[in-house]
Amino acid sequence: MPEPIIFAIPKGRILDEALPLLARVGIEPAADFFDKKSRALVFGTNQPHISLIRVRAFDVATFVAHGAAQLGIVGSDVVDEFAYSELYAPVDLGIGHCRLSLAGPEGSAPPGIGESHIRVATKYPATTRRWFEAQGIQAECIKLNGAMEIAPKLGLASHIVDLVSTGRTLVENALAEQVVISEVSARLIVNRAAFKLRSAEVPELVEKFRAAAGQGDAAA
Ligand SMILES: Nc1ncnc2c1ncn2[C@@H]1O[C@H](COP(=O)(O)OP(=O)(O)OP(=O)(O)O)[C@@H](O)[C@H]1O
Ligand SMILES: O=P(O)(O)OC[C@H]1O[C@H](OP(=O)(O)OP(=O)(O)O)[C@H](O)[C@@H]1O
Repeated sequence: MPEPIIFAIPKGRILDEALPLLARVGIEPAADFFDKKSRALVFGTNQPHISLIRVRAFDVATFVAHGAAQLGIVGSDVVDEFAYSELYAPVDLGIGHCRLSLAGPEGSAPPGIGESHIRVATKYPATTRRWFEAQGIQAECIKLNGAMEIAPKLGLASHIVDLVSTGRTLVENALAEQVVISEVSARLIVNRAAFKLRSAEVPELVEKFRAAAGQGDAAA
């Protein structure tokens, strides 16, 4: 028996939308996956050769990039932030839609040309630095793991780069969206080496996800 395929899924917001997609591909997690009291992190599925791990969104990319998991589901925000060369993101799953945006205090102008330096609070320092560099502005990024929206008010940074969906979090913290940096959706990610080494299983799974996401003709 070969080692099981390890499939990494995020435990945050994407999970609810990912489960129906997994079901369309024919993967049903074992009952303990849904047991809120369970502290288990690896779960069997109805497919004897597929196990699930449920980890934090950023860690999905890390597990797959290092080959500890062969496949995973993660937002394009995370794929772009890491830019791991070992990651292949062949399918836009059409779930987890939001956008990564620059925001600043309500009524303020976005940072402009001629401005040489800006301090930005974000969970996405690499993406933020890259984007500001393209605008000719050097961004000093302060890495936060959540609640970015309070940083401008407390003087930690003048702007934030964060995910926006309804826009409610920005409004309730007296901030305004100034520039959309990227549109975000969840992607199927695959370890490049596993795609070749597990050629009997991984490419077929990719095609099933493509079909389940409405992007191909392969039967689910
Ligand atoms: N407001 C939102 N609307 C839609 N999708 C979102 C929103 N916020 C985040 N996402 C998507 O869901 C992914 C995971 O978000 P979430 O913060 O819930 O995950 P998590 O695993 O709890 O992360 P962590 O605990 O490490 O902060 C994001 O990377 C993004 O792709
Ligand atoms: O535009 P909205 O619909 O208000 O959504 C945006 C919020 O959602 C995400 O945070 P999340 O709730 O995942 O919490 P976090 O700050 O812990 O990441 C994001 O970081 C924003 O704070």
